[in-house]
Amino acid sequence: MQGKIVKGIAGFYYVDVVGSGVYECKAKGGFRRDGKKPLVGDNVEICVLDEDRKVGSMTEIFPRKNQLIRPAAANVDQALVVFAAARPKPHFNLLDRFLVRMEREKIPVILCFNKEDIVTEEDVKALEDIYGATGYPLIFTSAKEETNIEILKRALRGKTTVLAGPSGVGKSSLVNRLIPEADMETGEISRKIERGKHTTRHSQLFLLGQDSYLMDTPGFSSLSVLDFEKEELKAYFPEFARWEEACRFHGCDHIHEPGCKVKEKVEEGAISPVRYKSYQEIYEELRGKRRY
Ligand SMILES: Nc1nc2c(ncn2[C@@H]2O[C@H](COP(=O)(O)OP(=O)(O)OP(=O)(O)O)[C@@H](O)[C@H]2O)c(=O)[nH]1
Ligand SMILES: [Zn+2]
Repeated sequence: MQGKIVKGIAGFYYVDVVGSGVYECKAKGGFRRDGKKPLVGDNVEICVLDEDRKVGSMTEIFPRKNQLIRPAAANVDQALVVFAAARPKPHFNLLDRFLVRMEREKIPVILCFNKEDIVTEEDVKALEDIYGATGYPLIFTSAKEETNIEILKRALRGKTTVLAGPSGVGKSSLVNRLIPEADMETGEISRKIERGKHTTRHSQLFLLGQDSYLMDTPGFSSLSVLDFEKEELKAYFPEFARWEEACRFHGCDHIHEPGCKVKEKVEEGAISPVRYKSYQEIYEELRGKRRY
């Protein structure tokens, strides 16, 4: 049977087989020999050893579409980056750091601002002004009042999505809204895999519906140090990359160079000063990290 690894702990892998449930599996020795370590998100072949106890053995890992290093996961289609529109107020530097990491891993982003119920239309407009030019799909939700949950569900359908966002923005509340009540099996698996304080050390996939998974991971929820050459940074701000050709100097870093089109666009308001500020801050941080 074919399934997907939804969780791995201490040599055991939990493999979800659509229509049959979750099997606890060990990998057969053969894997280790070719150095292929099973990852959450892997599509695998299993043979069932005990149907009643839901125990199996993993015999093959199918080729991966992609592979994330931190957190370790395979076959991730997209990222859902969740921040609160307010309470806590969005920390733009942190948010932009998440976006940079996703760009770097080449993972398409959906940007979600939750707690839409406690902000004004002007607040929503202000966030749209900052992130509209990035091109990321923007969804404003309220887990509390169930606003735009259907739109979010549609955006996740048929995909494996990694969930990212700081504490307190409503990730758990959204996940609860996304799990279909009617689908007992789905609800059961999701409950078994319980999201919460003690589960934060391992990446795991929640089944949202047929072929739709949400990956909850500790690795994407905290402020992390970015470690790459500062010249790379500009490529990870999509709305900057668009103007790059128009800068006077080839390879312009959009910092102090004269004739910089990106800075001009910031002044005109086509690029948000909030985004540009994050860029400057991250750039400075990367500059400080000299490697010898
Ligand atoms: N007003 C409002 N409050 C919300 C909404 N969603 C969540 N909350 C509240 O925000 C607080 C945090 O929600 P959680 O769902 O626990 O947030 P989280 O992102 O999972 O937080 P961690 O588990 O710490 O990562 C709770 O008190 C929720 O009731 C919303 O859409 N509107
Ligand atoms: Zn420039």
